[in-house]
Amino acid sequence: MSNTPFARKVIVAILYHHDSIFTEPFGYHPECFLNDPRFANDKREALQPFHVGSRSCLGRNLAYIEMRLILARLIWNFDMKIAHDSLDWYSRQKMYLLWEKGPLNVFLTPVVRK
Ligand code: HEM
Repeated sequence: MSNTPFARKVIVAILYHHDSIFTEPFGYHPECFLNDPRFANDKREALQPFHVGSRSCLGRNLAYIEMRLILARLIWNFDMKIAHDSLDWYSRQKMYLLWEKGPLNVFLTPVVRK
């Protein structure tokens, strides 16, 4: 069970929301990646958005190139200002998990009644 895709997602969700791993784990604090002393004790290596190991993301390098390109073009071409109705966007997020059920094999033996 501990290495099923479902179990990996649950473990990751718990890790990311544990205050022994991240200071203020339910807040949005991009500054924690910018040497802000408040987040000095964060265990940033725990953040693995592409997962690790043999089933980790095959598209990781492509994803990084795409994200850099899209972000660079957005910042170069537009001035951005968040809309008022989206100020609490983060706190209104919902997270769903999938439950992958394995096969349930059953033998059916006809009942012989006399
Ligand atoms: C920000 C972008 C992306 C993130 C955060 C991401 C994240 C992930 C994660 C967490 C997994 C593992 C899921 C698990 O353990 O069950 C995964 C698997 C995978 N990803 Fe991505 N991914 C991204 C983009 C991409 C792109 C652009 C591609 C391909 C063009 C891609 C292809 C794959 C494939 C093929 C797998 C399955 C690997 C396997 O099962 O062996 N991903 N991804």
